[in-house]
Order: sequence, then structure tokens, then C-alpha cells
Amino acid sequence: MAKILIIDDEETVCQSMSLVGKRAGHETSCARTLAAGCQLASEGDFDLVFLDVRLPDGNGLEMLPRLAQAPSKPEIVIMTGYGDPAGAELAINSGAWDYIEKGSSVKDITLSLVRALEYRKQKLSLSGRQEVVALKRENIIGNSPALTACLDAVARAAVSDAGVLILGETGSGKELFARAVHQNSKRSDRPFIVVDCASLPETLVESLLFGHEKGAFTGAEKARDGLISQAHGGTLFLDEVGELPFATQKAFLRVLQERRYRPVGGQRELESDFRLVAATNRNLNQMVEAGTFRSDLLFRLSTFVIELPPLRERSEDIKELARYYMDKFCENNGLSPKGSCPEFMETLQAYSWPGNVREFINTIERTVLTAREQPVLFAQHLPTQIRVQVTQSAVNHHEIAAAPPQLSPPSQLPKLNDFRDNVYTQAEKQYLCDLMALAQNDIATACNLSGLSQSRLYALLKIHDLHRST
Ligand SMILES: Nc1ncnc2c1ncn2[C@@H]1O[C@H](COP(=O)(O)OP(=O)(O)OP(=O)(O)O)[C@@H](O)[C@H]1O
Repeated sequence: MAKILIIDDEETVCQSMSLVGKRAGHETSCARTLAAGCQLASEGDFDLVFLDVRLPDGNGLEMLPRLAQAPSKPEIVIMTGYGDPAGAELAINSGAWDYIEKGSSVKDITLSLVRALEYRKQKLSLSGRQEVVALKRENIIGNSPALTACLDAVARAAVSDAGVLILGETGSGKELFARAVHQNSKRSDRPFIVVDCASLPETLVESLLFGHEKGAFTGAEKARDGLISQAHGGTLFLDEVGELPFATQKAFLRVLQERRYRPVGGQRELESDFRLVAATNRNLNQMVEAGTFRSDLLFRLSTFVIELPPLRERSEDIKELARYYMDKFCENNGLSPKGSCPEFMETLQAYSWPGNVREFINTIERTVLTAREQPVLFAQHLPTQIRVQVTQSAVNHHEIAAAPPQLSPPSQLPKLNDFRDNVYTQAEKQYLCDLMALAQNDIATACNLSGLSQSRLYALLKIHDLHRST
């Protein structure tokens, strides 16, 4: 059972929010002014505070930092007036967990409450470590701090219905993250409709988005639903939103504001209730300055902004990604799982991946197919241009590092036995990698060269995770 504090001057709001909290099995308290709310928060052990913005003795947002610093460090959900995207943005930027519109349905309030408490439970159980909320992250591989922060942002965005803008270089996972926002939202059982703005033909863009009536233009033999209508109840994902023609941006803004639109050639206005997620690798702020993107549309799109880091900035994720996709491609191609040498991973980690995860996946697939039945992957299995780039940058790096080092005694040393064991293990692994490379992965040759028995060699390969099929 959690403790919830509701700060609102309206009796009816306090009562209905209290009811929702109690029905979900929690204890609730109410305060009608900011001063009373702050007092209660400083004395009580609250997990969650629902905070109104306009209160008789001040603005809730201004008090948010103080409330968040109460001894129990509660999660805070802001309650805004109906249709106030500016208030929503301000709430999130001020560090609130979420915002809800006053008069939201019981389902929406409960969802926000449940997710905020889930987040808190996990946060507390991780005793302050910066980790992600439990969320469906199917197919999103990696646990680097940068990726974890993005998953955290997905969790926050998923509980609300506000616009999400996902920024990132090509192939960095924008569509994957857009799907994650949808899959974790209350709309997950409704459609996820993708609009690739870069490939919308300019002449047909409005009819594709809004649909058209029969005979609306030459070739319109039957009436057709547009993508906006198909997204009703679900999520509309505008990929490459920077490519949306300027004229269409205006029409689209109107749909976002009013949730109403008119099919091409139609008389009647139709309604669609969709959640918008957009993505781009362009700098939309610069486009606004250049007059090619509408600032009001950008404002609407970007209540939540998720910035995906390029793969080269999160090389901690590379081993996990490599393991996942090596196993996947082996399985898809009926091959036994493969091991890999340290140099293989080091080369993957040192490369700059301009095409990000997409390029990485293609490379792993190609490498697995090149190695076919060979049980261990070596750096030599990787495409030449990758090895060349890594070698060149290593050479440059050495040149820079060639300056005489400033020797200073180390501040810490491991125990001698640990140090020796570590060196021994690394040397043994290196030997096995070299051995398997020299023997071209042939076990009998490797036994001959090393003097090891076959069972000992298999055992060592297994210990070092170099031969995962044994
Ligand atoms: N963290 C990740 N874990 C596993 N696979 C990923 C990850 N990020 C991206 N991918 C995979 O990489 C590929 C490219 O991702 P996606 O299409 O989402 O990128 P994008 O940023 O939308 O690309 P573009 O800008 O070219 O449209 C997809 O196959 C996706 O599943």
C-alpha cells in the first residue's frame, strides 16, 4: 500500500482522486492549499503527490522542487487544466513524473498512478541507482547509462498522451523506440501506424493522410480512409517528420489541435483520436529558423523529447548487441552458436558505426555468414573497411600517445594472486584465440599444434566462451 497526497483546492477533485487512490488499495490525504500540502509532505511519508497548478496561495509548479525534496522524495504528478500543452511541457520540464488533465477518466488517472508507483518501487529497490523503469523493451538491447536514460524517458512518455519527438542519427533505433512508447501506453492494443514523410509523394500527401472521397480527383475510383483515420485509438508515427511538406504541416497542425479533419473532396469533418510520435535526424530548430518547419508544429510535437545516442557513444552496449545478433543469425541460418575472440569485440567497439545499429546488424549477419561452420569469430572475419578504419585510428592514436608518459605511482593495486590469475586467464584466452586462428578453427589441427587433448581443448574453449556449441 502506498501513501498518496492530493493538493487541490477543489473539493470534488480531492474526493474523486481520493476515491481512485483508495480503490487501488492506497492510503490518501488531501490538502487544499500549497502551504498545507508542503506541511503534510514534510511530515508524512508520501510516495506520490498529485499537485494542482493553480492554488489559492500560489503556483504548484513553483513549489514542485520543494515538494520533491520532502523527506520521502515523492513522485509528483501535476494536474493541469484541460488542453494546456504549455502547462504539460512545463510540468515535465520541472521534474514531474507525469501530468494529467483535470477531468481525465478514471482509467487514465489509475494508469498514471500505477506507473508512477511502479517506477518508484523499482527506483527504491535499486537504492538510488540510475536505472530504468520496468517496461516492455522487447528487442531493445543494451544497458549503457545513455540507453537506460532513453528507456527511462520512454517509460515517462508512455504514461501520457502528449506528443513525443525522437531525435537521432540514421539507424539509431528511432522507430524501435517509437514502437516501445506505443507498446507501453494504454493504446498498445490499438494500431501503430507508420507514416514515412520522406516517401510521401507531394501530390498525394493530403489524400494519404486524410483519405479521400470517391471522385475527389482523377483516379479516385473509390473512397479511401487515410492514415489518420487508421490510427484512431492508437498511435500515429511520423517518421522523418522534417520532410513533411510545409503546406501539409499547417493542415496537420489543425488535426493535432482539434483532432478533426476533412478527407480530400469530402464535405463532413471526421474525428480521430490518435497519439502522435514523430522522429527525425534533422535539426528542427534550425529548420524553424530557416522558415522550413513551423514552430507551432514543433512545439506540439515535442512535449517529450527523446535523444537517442549514436552507437559510437555507447560502446558498452556492443558486446550485448553482438551476442544477441550472433545467436540470432546463427539460429536463423541453422548454425551452431559461435564464440568470439577479444579482438573481434575490440574491433567492433573501436569502429565508428556511421550507420549505427542498422549497420552493426548487417555487419554481424555478414560476418556470421562468412564464417559459416567455423565456431569462433575473429576480427579477420569482419569486413575489410571496418578493420582498415579501426587500424588507422589506432595508428593515429599511438602517434598522439607517443609523447613521453608522465609516470606516477598507481593509487591502488590488486592482491598479487588476483593480479597473477587475471594475467594468466587473459594469456590463456589469447593463446586459444591465436591457436584457433592458426588452425583455421579445425579442432584436430589445434590439438596437434598445442599438444592438448581434444576434451581438454573443448573444455578450455568453453571456459573462455570461445566455442559456445560444445
Ligand atoms: N538498441 C537496439 N537493440 C536492438 N536492435 C536495435 C536497437 N536499436 C536499433 N535496433 C535495430 O536497428 C535497426 C534500425 O533501427 P530503426 O529502424 O529503429 O532506426 P531509425 O533511427 O528509425 O532509422 P532511420 O533514421 O534510418 O529511419 C532495426 O532493425 C532495429 O530493430
